[in-house]
Amino acid sequence: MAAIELNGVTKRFEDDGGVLDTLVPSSETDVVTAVNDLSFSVESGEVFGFLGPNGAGKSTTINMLLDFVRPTSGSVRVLGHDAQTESVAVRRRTGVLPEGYDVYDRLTGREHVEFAIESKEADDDPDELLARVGLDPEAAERRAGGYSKGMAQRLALAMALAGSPDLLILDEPSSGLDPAGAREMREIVREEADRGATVFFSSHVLGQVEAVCDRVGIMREGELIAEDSIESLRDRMEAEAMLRLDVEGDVDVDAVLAVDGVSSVETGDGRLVVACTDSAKTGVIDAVESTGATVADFETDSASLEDIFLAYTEDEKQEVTA
Ligand SMILES: Nc1ncnc2c1ncn2[C@@H]1O[C@H](COP(=O)(O)OP(=O)(O)OP(=O)(O)O)[C@@H](O)[C@H]1O
Repeated sequence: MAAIELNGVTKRFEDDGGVLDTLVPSSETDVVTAVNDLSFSVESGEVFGFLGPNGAGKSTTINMLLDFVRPTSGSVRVLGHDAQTESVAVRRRTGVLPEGYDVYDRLTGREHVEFAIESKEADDDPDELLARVGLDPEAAERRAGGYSKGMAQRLALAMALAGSPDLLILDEPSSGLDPAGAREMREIVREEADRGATVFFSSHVLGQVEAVCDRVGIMREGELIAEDSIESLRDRMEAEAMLRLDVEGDVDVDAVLAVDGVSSVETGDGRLVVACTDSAKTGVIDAVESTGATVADFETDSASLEDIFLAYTEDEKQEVTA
């Protein structure tokens, strides 16, 4: 069964510059299409990474899953329920870690978790949840107003885990976490997936996504431009690789960019970094040498999720000069 199902979802915001809608003739309002005819689904038990540059429409999509924002058109179903008409049922079975969660200054960490357990009508042991996210008993008894960013993030994760939700929506979960915290968070995501929960994971930290997600979706300008496992995306890019060359002499960058399979060239200090398909590597070296430069040395890396992300979200061919 699909845990999340979007069908032809569009969301337009009317930007009236802060003036009430009724006072502004419709011709003077700018319409922002945050999400455009979006359709995709996430299967039960999947860990799905939701990626995209700033303003791509990720938060708007997450807000529509939770009925904080209503689509202009299209349908959103979550855990088999209509996200609009059955939002209470959706929220009861969903744990959310919102981006930049604001703690209640006067409540202790423990009180936050107790509140989350009560609102889910669950019977978790608050101390167990706090220990699971690495908040020790002494910290849990302190008011959350004095928590560091990472502690507040751990607390928000404990609250999201209350009631063993069927769906976890994590928006930038590693924000504010130190490397150990980020690793613990990844372990929790895997444990949750192992017990059968679906995890919808939005992040800019591509290493985190690569480490935990079964599949990723990449948003750009309100549309899903890629949706697959990282392995398949890598294959579909014809195994885009980074080729680093040490060169002597002047390189004609345009000649390198013109090679079939080259998507970007970076130059500086006798180094040339070329993003290209595996099969284009020989052509790149030939192009460098055909213009009189010599390749002194070279090395290659296969595509990371970051390379894949950039290839999908940046404009076609580009030249970057350091
Ligand atoms: N309430 C709103 N009113 C007007 N425009 C909005 C509103 N919310 C979002 N937008 C616009 O919709 C577009 C998508 O925004 P959204 O916040 O969904 O992107 P995002 O992918 O979550 O970005 P980020 O990675 O920066 O959080 C942006 O152009 C944004 O300005």
